[in-house]
Amino acid sequence: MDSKQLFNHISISSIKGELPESISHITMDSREIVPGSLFVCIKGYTVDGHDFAEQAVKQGAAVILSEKPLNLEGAAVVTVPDTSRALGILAARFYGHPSKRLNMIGVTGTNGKTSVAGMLHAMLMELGKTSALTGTIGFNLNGELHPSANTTSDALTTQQMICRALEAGSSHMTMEVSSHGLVLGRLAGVEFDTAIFTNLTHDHLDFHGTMEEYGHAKGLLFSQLGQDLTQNKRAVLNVDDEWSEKFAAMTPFPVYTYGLENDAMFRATDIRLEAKGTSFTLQCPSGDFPIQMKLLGHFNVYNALAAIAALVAEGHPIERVIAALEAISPVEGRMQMAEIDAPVSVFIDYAHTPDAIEKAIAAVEDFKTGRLIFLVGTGGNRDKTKRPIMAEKASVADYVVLTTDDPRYESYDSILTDLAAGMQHEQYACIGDREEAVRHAVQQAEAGDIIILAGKGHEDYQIIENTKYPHSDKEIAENEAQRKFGS
Ligand SMILES: CC(=O)N[C@H]1[C@@H](OP(=O)(O)OP(=O)(O)OC[C@H]2O[C@@H](n3ccc(=O)[nH]c3=O)[C@H](O)[C@@H]2O)O[C@H](CO)[C@@H](O)[C@@H]1O[C@H](C)C(=O)N[C@@H](C)C(=O)N[C@H](CCC(=O)O)C(=O)O
Ligand SMILES: Nc1ncnc2c1ncn2[C@@H]1O[C@H](COP(=O)(O)OP(=O)(O)OP(=O)(O)O)[C@@H](O)[C@H]1O
Ligand SMILES: N[C@H](CCC[C@H](N)C(=O)O)C(=O)O
Ligand SMILES: [Mg+2]
Repeated sequence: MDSKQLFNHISISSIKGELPESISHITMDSREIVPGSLFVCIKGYTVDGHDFAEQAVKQGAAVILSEKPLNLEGAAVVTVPDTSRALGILAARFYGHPSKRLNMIGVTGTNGKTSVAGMLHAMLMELGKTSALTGTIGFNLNGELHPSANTTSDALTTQQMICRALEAGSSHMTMEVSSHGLVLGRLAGVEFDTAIFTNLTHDHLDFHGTMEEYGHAKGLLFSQLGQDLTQNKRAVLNVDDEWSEKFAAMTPFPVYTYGLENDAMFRATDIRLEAKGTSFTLQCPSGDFPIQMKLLGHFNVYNALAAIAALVAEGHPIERVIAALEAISPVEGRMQMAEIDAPVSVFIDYAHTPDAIEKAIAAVEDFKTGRLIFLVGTGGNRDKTKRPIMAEKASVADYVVLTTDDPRYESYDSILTDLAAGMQHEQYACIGDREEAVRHAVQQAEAGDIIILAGKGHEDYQIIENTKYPHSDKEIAENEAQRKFGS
């Protein structure tokens, strides 16, 4: 691409050296340089990309994008205040602004992003659309899943994924938008048509510091809708969460509200929670509609309302949207009943925040007849303040197994001590090794009991130090149940 055209849309502090005629490739990784590349230096948490600039030039980089002046021979150095954000804008231009050419839906919030995004993706397919999906589970393009390191990928990968979705003929792309992604500029250059908010509760305070900062980070998605009212965009907000009022004020576009407790455009009443699904009455501007869906739990009623509101707001007929919701299956690893040949019910879930734990436990309360055994852990080297609160919420279960969920470089003891401090009763065990912990949870169960294995969801690994070891809560539970209950 013509390099002058590429650079004339970002705010540049200085240019040292001659810009080449054209740029053949953009990368933020010195190991991926090809001759003619633009190398973007990103100051990371592990290393500083600026330290690889010299090596990048040796490998053929034609331009270096930097946050500080660099003395380099053989390549032009363009200095900008924030390379991560500039990368998003440049990549969007390089790939021809793909997000403007398909229908982009962004979902943010503490809990429910993967669920709402996954539901929307599946519902769009039911509605005859071609949808791509990106988030915690990976990048799903035409049913093929490409793993990703982050819920919201870096700015370059993000633009590349949108471009691939466009080239594959997708009409829609649903994207999970994390607060890290928003703050670190990973979404720069993405033009969203619909921005959805699920909720804001305690998580990630190691990164954001306070709930106030965390909330402001989420708000960036709504301000990112822009101010151009000739465009057809919208926000979808949960009125039962007080942050929605602030987010509504951050955008001039129409706001579609949903919720249970407050006045909302999309409401649910007569909710019945069962082991195999949930029914409720939808009250919305087009009338009242009975709904029977396969997803479990009160929290999924919220997620369903968000998905319905977004699709109706986009112009899909309500009857077809409801039929689509009723047809879809639970999102992988989100309150998903494991098909286990044993007289106990095992649910695989991804709850790893205090609020999600409360909601996951509430999801089974209406059909619980025996005991509830709840297993939960936390990650190492992340928000420690949430640990005792998670255990406090887990205490509602009859028996709790406290364990680890990606301990990284932290000791089992340190994680378990923080968790145990929040327990409200004595019916619990602390077992750092997650495999042993899952086996213990199953051993405790008697016929008729419910077991919720929280935190791993779709994941098939456990991170210890910086290595991912294969791990499947479901497989371990299946084998242990076979040992305990098998004939
Ligand atoms: C703390 C954090 O966000 N880290 C992200 C960051 O890694 P990092 O800062 O360690 O990167 P780095 O290794 O220091 O590299 C810095 C730069 O040097 C470059 N480099 C590096 C080595 C080399 O030889 N040459 C070179 O050019 C790298 O390509 C990079 O551009 O950049 C990586 C690439 O984009 C991310 O994968 C990584 O996310 C890690 C895995 C992570 O765990 N992030 C979490 C905190 C996160 O972002 N979570 C959110 C929310 C999750 C949720 O709630 O669902 C998410 O969106 O995932
Ligand atoms: N709307 C909701 N409100 C509260 N809890 C929810 C909601 N939706 C899902 N949960 C709970 O949170 C867990 C994680 O859900 P999900 O993966 O959809 O959230 P997420 O926002 O994508 O999380 P992450 O930040 O890890 O990507 C679920 O397994 C469930 O226990
Ligand atoms: N997707 C989330 C969940 C990770 C939960 C747990 N495994 C942890 O490490 O804290 C994240 O990246 O923050
Ligand atoms: Mg997610």
